[in-house]
Amino acid sequence: MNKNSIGGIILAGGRSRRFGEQKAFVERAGLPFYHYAINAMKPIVDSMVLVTNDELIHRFQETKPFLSIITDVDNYAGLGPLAGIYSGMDHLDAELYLVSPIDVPFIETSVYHSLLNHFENGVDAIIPVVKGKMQPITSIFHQSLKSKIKDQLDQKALSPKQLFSKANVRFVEMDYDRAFLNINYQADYEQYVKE
Ligand SMILES: Nc1nc2c(ncn2[C@@H]2O[C@H](COP(=O)(O)OP(=O)(O)OP(=O)(O)O)[C@@H](O)[C@H]2O)c(=O)[nH]1
Repeated sequence: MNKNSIGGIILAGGRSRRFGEQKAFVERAGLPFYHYAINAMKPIVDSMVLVTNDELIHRFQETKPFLSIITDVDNYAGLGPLAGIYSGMDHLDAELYLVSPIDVPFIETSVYHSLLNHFENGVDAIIPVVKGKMQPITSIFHQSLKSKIKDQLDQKALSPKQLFSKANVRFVEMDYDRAFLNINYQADYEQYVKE
C-alpha cells in the first residue's frame, strides 16, 4: 500500500471479562457491534485490518475482502490496545490510521472526519476528549508513533497516556453524545442498546 494513505485498525483482541461474553458479536439493531466500527471507517480508509486473538479469529472470517483479519504480533499478543494498534500498523502500511474498539455501537463516520480536520504535519496522534474524558482508542494515529509504541510494549508500559506524554498529540474536545459510548458491562447494554 502507498504511503500517504489512510488505514483502519479495529481492535478486537480483548477478553470481554466485564461483559461476560464476547462484545464484538453482541448485536445492536441486528448488526454485530464490530460491524459498526467497520462501517464508520469504511468511507474514509483505503484498507482496514481487524486485530484479534487466536481464540476469536475464526469467528471473524465471514467478513469482507477489503478487511484483513490478523492476530497481535507474537511478542506483544494480548498486551492490550497498544499491542493491537502496533500489530495493525505492522500489517498495513499507511500514513494515518483510524483506530476503533469493537464496543462502540453508535460510532459514526463524522467522528473521524472531524478528527482528520485537525491533522497537520508533525502531529503524531489526534485524540478526542469527550465530557472531559480522553478517548485514546477512538482516535487517529500517525505512522510516526509505531516505533514509540514498540518501545513502550518492550518495556511493558501499556498505557496510551504514557505514550502521549512522549508525542505531539492534538487533543480535540468533542461533544458527541452516544458516538463514544462504549459497552463494558451487561448493564450498559441493557440501558443503552437493547430496544
Ligand atoms: N488486538 C488487541 N485488542 C485488544 C487487546 N486488549 C483489548 N483489545 C481491544 O481494545 C478495546 C478496548 O478493550 P477493553 O474495553 O478493555 O475490552 P476487553 O479487554 O475486551 O474488556 P475487559 O476484559 O472487560 O477489560 C476492545 O475493542 C478490545 O477488543 C489486545 O491485547 N489486543
